[in-house]
Amino acid sequence: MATASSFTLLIVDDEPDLRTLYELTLLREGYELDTAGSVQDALEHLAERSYSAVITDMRLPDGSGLDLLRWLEDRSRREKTIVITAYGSAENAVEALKAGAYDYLTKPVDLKQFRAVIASALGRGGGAPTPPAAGSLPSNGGGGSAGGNGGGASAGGAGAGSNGGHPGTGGSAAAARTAEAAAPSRARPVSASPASQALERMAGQSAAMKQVRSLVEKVARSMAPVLISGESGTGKELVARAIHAVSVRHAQPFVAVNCGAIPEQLLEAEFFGYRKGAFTGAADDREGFFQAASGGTLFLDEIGDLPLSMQSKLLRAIQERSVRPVGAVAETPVDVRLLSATHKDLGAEVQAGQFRQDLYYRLNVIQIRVPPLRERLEDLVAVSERVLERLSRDAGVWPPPRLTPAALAQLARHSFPGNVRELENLLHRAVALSGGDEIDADDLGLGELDGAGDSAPGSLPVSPAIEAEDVPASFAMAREPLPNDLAKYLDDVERDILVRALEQHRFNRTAAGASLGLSLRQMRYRMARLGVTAGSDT
Ligand SMILES: Nc1ncnc2c1ncn2[C@@H]1O[C@H](COP(=O)(O)OP(=O)(O)OP(=O)(O)O)[C@@H](O)[C@H]1O
Repeated sequence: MATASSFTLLIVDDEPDLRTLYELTLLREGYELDTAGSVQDALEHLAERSYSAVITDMRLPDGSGLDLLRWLEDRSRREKTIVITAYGSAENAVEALKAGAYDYLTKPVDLKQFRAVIASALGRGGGAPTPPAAGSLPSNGGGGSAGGNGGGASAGGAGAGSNGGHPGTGGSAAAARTAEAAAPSRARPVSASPASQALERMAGQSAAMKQVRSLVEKVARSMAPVLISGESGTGKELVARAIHAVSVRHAQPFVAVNCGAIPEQLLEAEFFGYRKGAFTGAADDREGFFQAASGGTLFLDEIGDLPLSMQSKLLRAIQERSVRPVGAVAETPVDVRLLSATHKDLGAEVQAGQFRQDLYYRLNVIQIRVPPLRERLEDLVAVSERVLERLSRDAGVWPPPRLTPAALAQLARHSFPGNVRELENLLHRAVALSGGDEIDADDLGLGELDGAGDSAPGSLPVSPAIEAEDVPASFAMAREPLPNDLAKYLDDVERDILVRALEQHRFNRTAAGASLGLSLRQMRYRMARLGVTAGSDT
């Protein structure tokens, strides 16, 4: 196991007093270090040897910390870089992150935070030191590929957003954290690291997908917030999970939150936690998403659905790197990497006054756009195969069925408004209907769907699979005895209606909700409450 002395750091600051302060702080932690007072001085050290991390002031007498960053980037060096910026210079911090810095600190530097950020950069965050990942090898180690294949632990997962429960009713973020279902494929080698497995999960060899994967590897090396944009069902969460799995934080929790599924009045308590007695029903202290993701990654899905009141609280948490649980007097520091996703045009939301510009600026340091499936139809075969493998594995059946050429041609003609999630649902149904080694065009049930046109909400037939399953018998009989549990009965009715509407609209939640007179937000909340999933992933 790597100890602090296995890591060598380079400190770059022109103020001798600050240099000494940083030096003493880090020597006490057990690190080995060199110091430099200028860009030139630092470059001489860097030319001579490699370091685990470089901690540099932004403003130096003969240049800037960015010069060092660019020098390291140009040479594909693996040093993690932490830049120290003047207080209030958010632009500098963002510029540093874009240039490849792992993280930044603002002056005056809080020494506790200073130690924590360095530990995090070296993959030693979250208390117990962990063996260094390839991107943060001790300085004398061999040259691992950047952001490459980290150690063996697999990322934790969380269904926090799909929970949406009241804080007092046990919807705890911590309790919602679950081990990721990492069932190894029986056909494929199981020796691949969690990082490469996570990258492989994003099937497709189109130029667009290759670029997404290469961006994932690149951004995984830093703490820079990433905004993942793309239509519903394109694979945004898959991208977020891959960034986490490739990062030095991979052994710490990954907490996914669906911002659109949480009622507005519960947002603060869900995000920041609360103290016992903070409100009626708060029987115990409870941690929020930020605390649950401590040391790891917090993925804010559908960030565009966050109401303005919560946006300002989130911005404050990001700026201060600390949160105040509801009912608490003091703030608690948090070490969380933020990833967010949206299917909306957030820039337009900013223009329309629906999204805070300053928060947009903070979250959108790096953007990854996941293209819709119709823009990368060359990926159709690979994605379908990957999905069929997963479905077969889940069902304990091997080998997975193959798509006939006619079925593939049928799929290629479809526009997939619901993207990969829609493809998954189609294939799920087709596997059930075909029951054999092959899926033919007829099994896809696309003929009548495409014949009806993609944009004809309400005109699509209900699939036989849904008609046959899950419909409470009570609905069919008008003279059914009165229910003895009205709430449950009504929930069953509502669940059935939601499922049917979703099915009719090919799992497009917006269209299904609209057909029932519900907004997307209401639809999501109801789906979360009743445990209705819009696909096989949630
Ligand atoms: N390239 C891909 N290869 C294989 N499976 C994929 C790919 N992209 C997405 N999927 C699968 O499609 C489903 C939808 O993906 P995901 O949940 O990541 O989409 P999303 O964009 O986050 O959706 P939403 O906007 O509705 O939250 C998941 O089951 C995911 O595993």
